[in-house]
Amino acid sequence: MAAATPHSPPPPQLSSPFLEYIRAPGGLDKVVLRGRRSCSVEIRLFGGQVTSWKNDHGEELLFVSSKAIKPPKPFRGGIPICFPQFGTQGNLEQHGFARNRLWAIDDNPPPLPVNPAIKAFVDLILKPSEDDLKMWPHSFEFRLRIALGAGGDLSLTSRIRNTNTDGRPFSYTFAFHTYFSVSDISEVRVEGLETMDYLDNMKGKERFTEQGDAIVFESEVDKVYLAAPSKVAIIDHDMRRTFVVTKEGLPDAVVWNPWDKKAKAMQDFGDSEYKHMLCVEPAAVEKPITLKPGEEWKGRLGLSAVPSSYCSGQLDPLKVLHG
Ligand SMILES: O=P(O)(O)OC[C@H]1O[C@@H](O)[C@H](O)[C@@H](O)[C@@H]1O
Repeated sequence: MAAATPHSPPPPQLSSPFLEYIRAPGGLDKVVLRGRRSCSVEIRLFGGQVTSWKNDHGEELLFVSSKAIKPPKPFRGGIPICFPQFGTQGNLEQHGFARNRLWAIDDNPPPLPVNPAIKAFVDLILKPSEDDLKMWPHSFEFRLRIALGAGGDLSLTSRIRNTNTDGRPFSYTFAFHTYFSVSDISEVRVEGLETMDYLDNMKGKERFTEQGDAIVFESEVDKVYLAAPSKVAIIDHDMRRTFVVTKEGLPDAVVWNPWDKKAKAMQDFGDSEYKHMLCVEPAAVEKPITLKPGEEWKGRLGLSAVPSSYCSGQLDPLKVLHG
């Protein structure tokens, strides 16, 4: 456990062998969840953002740019939270303000059904500041539980409640902007999104239908798959690893890789880093979610990394997608 000063003891929830609270200057305090062997998850309070997820060999599974910038800029990599706006779909800054705010530990969250096998979890909360309310005049409580399962699986459960006292509903779009670390983007394929309709952000959000084959990557991709299945697999041939992404309450799935030209134009991203990342982002984009005062919405992201013995078409996609 990191040393806490006598004036700032760690929140009670954090006194557990599975959790560590690490203080750092400049809004970089973080919580570390520890699982079996070398499994771990790191969460920065700035952005309520997962910035690391390691398997039991201590290998990093999420991509973080070597050029990621410190607060108050959003942090390039891990799992930024896009709320209350996805992308440029509204008047707010790109992807909303939640990824750019200091979240707090939620010491006393309302009950959430827990798997008793999960010992390592933390609850965070974000409420709007006076300035946020000027930009987006809605009062809300955004609770986020981040949990590391016994087998090294990572889950993020978001609960958003409308706490407006003026009787007004509000609507928002949302995404778990997950950056996966991959060996070589040209060797990666995504299964589960074939035949889906998508909006192409590179073509003015025009609607298309994906062809029947698994998705592979040869150039920039920025698509919002609509009503995507609850399970998507990212198969990394070189690493012989498959990420299984599950989602609840989040109808859409964004797939993004900036490729070489955009990579060069991004200040907080290395020129060649596009080769080693892929974003697959469970999201609610096409149809904003509307909450009346007192109503709560729940969305869940589940991630696991399983060894895959893919070699020249041997992998059975049904097994990956349906267990
Ligand atoms: O640079 P940002 O704001 O983190 O956004 C990165 C990308 O995020 C993706 O989710 C969007 O679909 C892209 O259009 C966007 O470029």
